[in-house]
Amino acid sequence: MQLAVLGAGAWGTALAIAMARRHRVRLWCRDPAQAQQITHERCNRRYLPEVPLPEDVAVTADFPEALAGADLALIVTPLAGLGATVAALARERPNLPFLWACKGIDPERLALPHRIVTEAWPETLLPPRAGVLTGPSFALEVARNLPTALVLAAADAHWAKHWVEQLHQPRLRLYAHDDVVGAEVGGALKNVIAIAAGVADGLGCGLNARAALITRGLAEIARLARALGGRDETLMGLAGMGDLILTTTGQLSRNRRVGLMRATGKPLAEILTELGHVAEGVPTTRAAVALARRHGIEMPIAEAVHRLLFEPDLAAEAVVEALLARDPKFERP
Ligand SMILES: NC(=O)c1ccc[n+]([C@@H]2O[C@H](COP(=O)([O-])OP(=O)(O)OC[C@H]3O[C@@H](n4cnc5c(N)ncnc54)[C@H](O)[C@@H]3O)[C@@H](O)[C@H]2O)c1
Ligand SMILES: O=P(O)(O)OC[C@H](O)CO
Repeated sequence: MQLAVLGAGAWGTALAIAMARRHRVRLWCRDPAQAQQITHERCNRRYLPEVPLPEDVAVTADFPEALAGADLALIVTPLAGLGATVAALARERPNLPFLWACKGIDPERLALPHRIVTEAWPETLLPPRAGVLTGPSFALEVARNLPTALVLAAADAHWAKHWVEQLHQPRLRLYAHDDVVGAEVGGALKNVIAIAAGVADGLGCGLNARAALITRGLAEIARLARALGGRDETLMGLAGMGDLILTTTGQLSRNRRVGLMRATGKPLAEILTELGHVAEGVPTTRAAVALARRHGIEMPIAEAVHRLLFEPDLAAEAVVEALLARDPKFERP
């Protein structure tokens, strides 16, 4: 089978390396200079310098060439590029099934990825055959073939199961799911809680505080997922709790690093420049807080992260103190 991986950041490159263990892969990179660099050096020096690209992964900056002969496309741009990539895919290969692997919520339209896909898809075409690929997965570990388990969710469970069978590997285990909303909310919101965990760790709040943040963070995520039509049980699985544990505790998380740097008092713009990669938790925090207000849901951790990110003059300690000063209550999911 031939796969087109659209997006050559850390995650697109890692997925191309992993998928090439079972399939032929073409990796599309929107920047021609970067495509040339990867082709010549067989390594994505900017986004995943640690792992060489197998010889049989073809790299191109030509979108139609990436899709020629493909049986499936994996869209692995940041969320901000999803709509444009889907629209281009619809023009080039309107019948090609695809998966998106970006995590986040659009802060302007307050839209989850599946809605961005639907809105970018031309009404004149049949609905796309598509789903989301998500779950606890640091790019570097997947590229190094360390054991990883992911969720492939689509409204049509049979379709999801079919693609799980095609893509599954012993060290890249895929689980089929039919709760797209739950899977997407889990993948988006864990980044917000990871920023909070980074701040708490950066301030030396301790391991008890981190465990509390993870648990109460999961309660906030589940509340939002429920309001948007997702199922609780999904949030207890890989796409929810699994990804939350990884991102709040793993040193490789970019979102957690945003929190660690914020704890030192660095301004957000400087943090993002230093990071050099997308941190989806930043725009998603805006979206989460707006959605919580719209649906009347309590999300105190997300609110605190919002203040930390977008009120630059506030000391991180003051925001944490305000979070801790909330009135006692029943522990509710
Ligand atoms: N890195 C990981 O471990 C990981 C794991 C799972 C999911 N994800 C998700 O995958 C998505 C991509 O993350 P990443 O780690 O690859 O990011 P990255 O910062 O490493 O790279 C981003 C890449 O996307 C390209 N890009 C930016 N805007 C684009 C657009 N409009 N169209 C096409 N390409 C565009 C950039 O040139 C760059 O190559 C994010 O939503 C992220 O949350 C990342
Ligand atoms: O590095 P982060 O924080 O973007 O997280 C990467 C993946 O989403 C972890 O599953």
